[in-house]
Amino acid sequence: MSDALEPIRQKIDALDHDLVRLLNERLGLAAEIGKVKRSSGGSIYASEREDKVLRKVCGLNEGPIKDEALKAIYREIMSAAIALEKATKIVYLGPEATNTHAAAIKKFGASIDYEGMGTIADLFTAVEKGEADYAVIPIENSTEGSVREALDNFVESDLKIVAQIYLEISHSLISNESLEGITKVYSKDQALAQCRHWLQRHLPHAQLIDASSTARAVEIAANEPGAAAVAGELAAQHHDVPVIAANIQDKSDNTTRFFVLGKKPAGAVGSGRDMSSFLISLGDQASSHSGALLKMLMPMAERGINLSKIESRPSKRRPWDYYFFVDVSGHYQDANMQEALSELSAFCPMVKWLGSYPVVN
Ligand SMILES: O=C(O)C(=O)C[C@]1(C(=O)O)C=C[C@@H](O)C=C1
Repeated sequence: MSDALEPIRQKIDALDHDLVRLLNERLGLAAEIGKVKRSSGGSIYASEREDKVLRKVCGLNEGPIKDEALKAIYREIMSAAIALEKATKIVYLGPEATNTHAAAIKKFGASIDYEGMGTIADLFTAVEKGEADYAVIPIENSTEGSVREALDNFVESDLKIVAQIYLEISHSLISNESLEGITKVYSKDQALAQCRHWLQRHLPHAQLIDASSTARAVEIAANEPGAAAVAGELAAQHHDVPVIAANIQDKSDNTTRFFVLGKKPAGAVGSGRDMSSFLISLGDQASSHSGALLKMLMPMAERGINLSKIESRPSKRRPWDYYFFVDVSGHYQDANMQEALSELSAFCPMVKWLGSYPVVN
């Protein structure tokens, strides 16, 4: 058998030789880009360029490698490029092994430095103060809705959304006990809510206890007799606690959307592949003028800018005064977007651009 393998392996060896040389040649060019960016103050991570690179290589692909595998390889190549251009630090909602950590790794790969932090406010502060280059925050879940703390932090901050990440969330029941021995289940409130029916059916008498994160819940379950945690498998592996039941979430298409925040805005991809987020306030008009909300949406709608999300949050300045968070199609620099924004600014006391970013990962 080895006789038959040998000549094929020799060809693989020759290709690996070329691949390593080509990879290093590519990284050498990234290092040159890094020099230019560092001297001009440009953003090291360029989500719009990564989107174009990934689409280009998938377009070139004639198989047998699957696009998903090719993208994973390129994720790591560009991760190494970022690290070479500048030592880059990403902060995420910690502790280690949370879903936000998993989302950050999915976007930035293995060559980057990561640090978990306790609150979403801490993440904003770390990037604002320059202690980290980018932050990854959870923004909304397909079953539980928006993460309010994330929205509220945008009001005061000048950070820009530079990318978004979608991660399919799968929860496991994690414990050193067998199912019969579990009397308490710890997790983050949203995760407990996402598994409500499964927990009612299989652990009707267990006490459900809120923890600061899913990863913290596993840490508690690792040490407390009778305790279990609801968390992702990354956390189970990280704390070396067995998975008792996998995929216990009530909805199979349970997805969380995350934002990547940085100091400098992302450029445009073009070809309808950009999205933008804004924070808009109508001031007193919202309660005193009929049709004010409709008027707020018209400048975009009339120009073919598609509204994909609108969410209101109390302004906390006066009762019944709201901020509106909107997600729309297109980039901030697009001519039709600029026209719509100048029309909006004429009657809205606040129209704040939160960032523009590629549509999907
Ligand atoms: O083109 C750039 O701006 C680069 O820095 C190079 C590169 C790449 O490796 O292709 C690396 C990191 C960026 O996020 C985007 C692309």
